[in-house]
Amino acid sequence: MSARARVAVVGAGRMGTGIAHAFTYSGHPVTLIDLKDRSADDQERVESTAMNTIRDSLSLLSTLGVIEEAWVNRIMDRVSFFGLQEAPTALKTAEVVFEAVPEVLDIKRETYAWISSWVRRDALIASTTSSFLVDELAHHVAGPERFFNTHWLNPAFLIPLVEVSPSECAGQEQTRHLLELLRSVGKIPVLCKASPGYIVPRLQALVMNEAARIWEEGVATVDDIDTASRLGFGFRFAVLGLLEFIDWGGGDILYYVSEYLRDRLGDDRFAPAASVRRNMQTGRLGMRSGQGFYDFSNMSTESYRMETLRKFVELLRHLELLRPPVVE
Ligand SMILES: NC(=O)c1ccc[n+]([C@@H]2O[C@H](COP(=O)([O-])OP(=O)(O)OC[C@H]3O[C@@H](n4cnc5c(N)ncnc54)[C@H](O)[C@@H]3O)[C@@H](O)[C@H]2O)c1
Ligand SMILES: O=C(O)[C@@H](O)[C@@H](O)[C@H](O)[C@@H](O)CO
Repeated sequence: MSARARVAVVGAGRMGTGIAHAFTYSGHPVTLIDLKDRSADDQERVESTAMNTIRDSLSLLSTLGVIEEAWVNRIMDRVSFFGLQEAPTALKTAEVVFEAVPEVLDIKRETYAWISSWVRRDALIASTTSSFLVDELAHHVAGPERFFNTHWLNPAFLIPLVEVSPSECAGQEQTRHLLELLRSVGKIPVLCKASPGYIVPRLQALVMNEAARIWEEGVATVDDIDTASRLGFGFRFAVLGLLEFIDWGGGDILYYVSEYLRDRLGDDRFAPAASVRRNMQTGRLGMRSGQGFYDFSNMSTESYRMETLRKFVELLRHLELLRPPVVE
């Protein structure tokens, strides 16, 4: 794969334009492909909407002082748009293809058949599906050893995380290339087995539905639930991972709260996870006991604690929520 691999993105909607933005921003030539059979007018409309979306997000970065205004055109110059008729020529030179068509199995299937018939034999192919399992889709791709799911988060040009699920037959070399490519454009890939909801959508589905239930039960208003999500929940999880947070606060607390909630709310969805229960039984309670999901035995927990608090303070400063003390 060349240093600035030629990237094709099939599907020019929300995710497709975001992925195209991420690659052109980092110097890659990008071909944005719309495979829908359209009238010339409709094609023109789709092209102009997609290109304007990328331009607008670049302009926003310029307005915010992240890039110079003069760079917007230079970055845009690396993106070309192709409709169904010209798409085969455009796809033939691609070294990596991201599929970002609607979450409809038949459309995905047709798209892979089309991609497979035009793309280079050694090009990497990645879906962006939010729900289908990579191994179910791999059957529809010629050369499944180069097939992956890359679950980008919305907006794809800004959110650093990409959850990468290699298909069962994905090659090690291909996996390494894909991870390197994502890192080279500033993304932070995590590997994840083909499992429903991967990591983020699975966590989000639980938390978002729970927020909706809290509202349905009249426990709090929409505004208050969202203030709590932003400033109590999300705030700390921008600094600490979820498992890290269990160790930080103490696995015993989570265990007791989970048991209480399960009994009082009468629902097993609150029951402690088997590993949380096991950690409780074996005294692996996290930072205080030296072991939990993490091993704290060979580190200075005091420095770790101070570093975490420093990040909280920085975040509060950024949110303009840091207050001076009363000294008089
Ligand atoms: N929107 C999100 O928040 C999000 C987040 C992560 C992953 N995803 C996944 O990304 C993929 C794309 O989602 P999106 O939100 O960008 O969708 P979208 O509807 O914004 O874009 C889909 C694109 O495919 C085109 N298209 C429509 N019908 C087609 C057809 N029959 N054949 C070929 N192209 C067709 C559309 O014109 C559009 O350009 C989905 O698999 C989705 O699950 C979405
Ligand atoms: O966070 C995202 O952008 C994605 O995970 C999406 O696929 C989506 O928000 C789902 O989590 C919705 O449940």
